[in-house]
Amino acid sequence: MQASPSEDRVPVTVLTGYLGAGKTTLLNRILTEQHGKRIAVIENEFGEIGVDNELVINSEEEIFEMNNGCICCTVRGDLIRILGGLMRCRDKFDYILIETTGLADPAPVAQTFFMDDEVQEQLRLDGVVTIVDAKHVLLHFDDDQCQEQLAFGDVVLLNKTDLVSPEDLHDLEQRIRGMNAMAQIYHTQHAAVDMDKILDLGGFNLSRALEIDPQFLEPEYPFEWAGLYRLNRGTYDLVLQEGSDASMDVVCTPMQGDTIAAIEAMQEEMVLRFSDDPEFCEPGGLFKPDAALAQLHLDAPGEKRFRLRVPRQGIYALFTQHLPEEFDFTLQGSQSEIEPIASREYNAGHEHDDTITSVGITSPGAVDPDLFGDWLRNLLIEKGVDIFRMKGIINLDQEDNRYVFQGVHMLFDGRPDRPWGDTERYNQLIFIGRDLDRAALNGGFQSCLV
Ligand SMILES: Nc1nc2c(ncn2[C@@H]2O[C@H](COP(=O)(O)OP(=O)(O)OP(=O)(O)O)[C@@H](O)[C@H]2O)c(=O)[nH]1
Repeated sequence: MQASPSEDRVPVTVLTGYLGAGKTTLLNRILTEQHGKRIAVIENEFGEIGVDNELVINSEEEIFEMNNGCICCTVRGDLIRILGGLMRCRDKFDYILIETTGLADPAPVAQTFFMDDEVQEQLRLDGVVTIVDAKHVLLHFDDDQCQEQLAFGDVVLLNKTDLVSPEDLHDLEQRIRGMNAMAQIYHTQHAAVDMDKILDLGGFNLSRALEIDPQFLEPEYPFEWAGLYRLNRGTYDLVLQEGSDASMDVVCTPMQGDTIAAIEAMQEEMVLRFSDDPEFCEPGGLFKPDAALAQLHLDAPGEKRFRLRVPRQGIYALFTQHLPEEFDFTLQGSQSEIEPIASREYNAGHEHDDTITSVGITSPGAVDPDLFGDWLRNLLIEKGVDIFRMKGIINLDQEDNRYVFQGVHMLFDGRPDRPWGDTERYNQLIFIGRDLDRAALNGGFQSCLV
């Protein structure tokens, strides 16, 4: 009997949950359990430096990091690229696990498995597992990301049950049931759960996803507008007024057709381009219609002009991160303004909470344990409400082993980790929270060095 294509496809589990809920703890469990699967892991971190990779136990599995900012915006381009690379060595694994950042909305990750034809042919979304910090979840319950994470879970793990009373746990479970009646809910401590409850579930529930979000199959794009222009050989000016952002990503590319259908035929390719590293372009600078990502810098006051040099007559498309009206932007030829011959807008996606940021510190030197302890204690007393998450690897003075610490709001946990051995010693810390003071955190840490 011939296997159907669906049986051939590699299953993928998406692991989601708010900052500090226990995703890495669960991941470490999955990687050490004897389940007979070879698992490739894709990790996305919110923050400037990747600490998670260091906190995942040494394992045979391959870990791919996506450190490219917020998973929800760049995810599809980045994820498609990483999945494509993985599928070229698919004999090395038989399961894929994607750990999202604690601040990610899992919908765009899940969408990837329904939007991209190549991905869909080779991979199938087995399920979304949402892990919940039973002690702290109510602090973030109204955040969009937290709600989406709970609503999209095929399985919800109510973790950290040791930190809450049975009554509170019961109430929490009722609230989550109200948001997601279909999910399997399990209570866990340190994410201890049987693997068959979270892996190989047999399929992500697409119809439920469409109930939660009727636009589930209309993905967000990293650009909000695309316009087609008929241009002669020559140089044009893209003119922008002051607007809402200090920069704007754009791609200008030659096109085959002059209709909206031609734009739409190009849009998935553009999702990939928008996840490339951009070329920076200052006002007065030149950007080319070569289908590469350019980042126009807009922080100077007043009107800004960028030069577009067109090598030959033809139809060109401009894909822009923001809508033209946000910057009153126009394309100007030597004589007059050029109107687009066709254009369309894209789903603007979600709003970011810009007050939530991360501060990463990487530093050489040995740390005095007493000074470090006092500093962290005071920091948590003063700023614990705003520091959602901190974690790090510390080189304690006179110690042979790495010291690893973790904090979720006021709760703190630190312990010796594996020996440094011959490896170079360093300190790496990451703080994620609201209105963080980078200089104060940096200065505070430096004062702990011996
Ligand atoms: N008391 C208690 N602590 C737990 C439990 N599960 C995890 N933790 C601790 O909670 C902290 C955060 O756990 P992680 O697994 O790193 O959480 P995460 O979701 O990966 O965190 P981010 O990657 O920052 O979003 C660590 O200090 C864990 O040891 C639990 O059931 N009970």
